[in-house]
Amino acid sequence: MPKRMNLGFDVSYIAMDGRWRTPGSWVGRTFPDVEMYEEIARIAERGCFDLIFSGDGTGIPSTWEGSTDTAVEWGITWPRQDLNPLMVAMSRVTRHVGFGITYASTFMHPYYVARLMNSLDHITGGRMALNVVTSTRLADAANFGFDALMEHGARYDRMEEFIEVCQRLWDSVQGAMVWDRATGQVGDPAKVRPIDHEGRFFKVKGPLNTPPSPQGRPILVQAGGSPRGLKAAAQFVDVAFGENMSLDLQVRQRASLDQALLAAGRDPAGVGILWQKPLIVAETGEEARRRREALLTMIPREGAGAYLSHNSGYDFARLPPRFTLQALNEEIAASHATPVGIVHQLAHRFGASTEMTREEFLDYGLRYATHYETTEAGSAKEMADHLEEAFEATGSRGGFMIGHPVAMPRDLVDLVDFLIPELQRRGRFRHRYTGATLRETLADTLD
Ligand SMILES: Cc1cc2nc3c(=O)[nH]c(=O)nc-3n(C[C@H](O)[C@H](O)[C@H](O)COP(=O)(O)O)c2cc1C
Repeated sequence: MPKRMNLGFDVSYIAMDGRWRTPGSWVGRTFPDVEMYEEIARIAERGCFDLIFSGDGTGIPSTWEGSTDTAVEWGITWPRQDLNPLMVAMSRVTRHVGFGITYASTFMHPYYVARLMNSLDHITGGRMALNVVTSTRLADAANFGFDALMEHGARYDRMEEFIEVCQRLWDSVQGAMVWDRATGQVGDPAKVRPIDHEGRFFKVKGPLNTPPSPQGRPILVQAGGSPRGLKAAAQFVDVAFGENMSLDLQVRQRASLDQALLAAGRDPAGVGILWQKPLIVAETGEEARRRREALLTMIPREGAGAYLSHNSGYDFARLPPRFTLQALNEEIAASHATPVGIVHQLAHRFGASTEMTREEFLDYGLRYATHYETTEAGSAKEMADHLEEAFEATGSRGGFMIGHPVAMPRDLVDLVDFLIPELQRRGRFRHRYTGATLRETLADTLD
């Protein structure tokens, strides 16, 4: 019997980077109309998706030319808002699909996030996941009192401490509730204990002042893919979020995570990766590939520059006329920013010593920022073949976070109408939900 995949649907970019007006998108409704999200939730649940997921960022991209103007003019990674109220709204019109929300441990306080996740887990009946990110975005950092990005290693030190505090807070109230009407006893004092945490970044007394939530702890997700990022992930993730990259790199990443898990004393068999997967499916392969072309017309080139600069913390408007990818990587790293996928991908494709012009880089940048280059498009059969190959090559654990659609709700409807039935026919995806919580849904991968 083949192993089944987990599938998430990533709503991070549905209203941004030009997608909001592409044919197939809502007309007369704009972000953040709550009814759009309710419709998404109903469609995703009809397709038995494991979860609806959103990344997040808390600043308007301002790294490109040191200004927010380009981002505001073209809607580059803007506007956004905290997705947690929208996840509550989506949970009220569904019963099974889970929800993944993103907070940056670099900026947030663990007591607040632990308490919020507990509340969300209650409201959704145990359907929450927390995606914890370090963030590479100067615009976000600037809103939380930082003049520069915290050094890469320190961001992960803070993340590990942040999650340790959250876990201890969630555990600080396990089994606490009594609710005995006859005696009036509400809680068991022996089960509610301070955590007395004093670390490098946080000092938290605890305990949490909430009842324990249905899942006890939310599902924990982490996306950073550097060796330091994987080391942090290996400490705590239930499922990793993998960057979309070529299959050989994914296989390498899977092996690196397995090694990190073993070093942390954990069994790699129990930890899946959900690979970020921009994917368009339509009734025919030709139709899907035709729709993919729309990606190239969504934003102008400077919009792509704003997108890339924001995500790396490096101003690509300052690129010299000619440079090697290796030198660019070094310069980005020297400024405490993070080499984004595009630089890795170009180095992998052309070789790190390859020389490029600024114009060549930005041309490629448009294809990268719009996800044109990495979006798979095809018939249900072609896309199911593609997913099965990647799933098996990376150890048949986890699955995919399908996202970056061209237009919503059209792309999600097509996934549910064409791709999901094909995966179900192959025994690769569930026909119905069996579990109550997200943890149970994610574990439902065998017949
Ligand atoms: C698939 C993926 C998704 C990410 N999503 C977010 C996000 O939603 N918000 C954010 O601030 N950072 C996000 N990040 C950035 C990571 O948290 C991290 O800062 C970045 O990958 C650099 O760390 P690394 O060098 O370990 O990869 C994401 C990264 C990856 C690979």
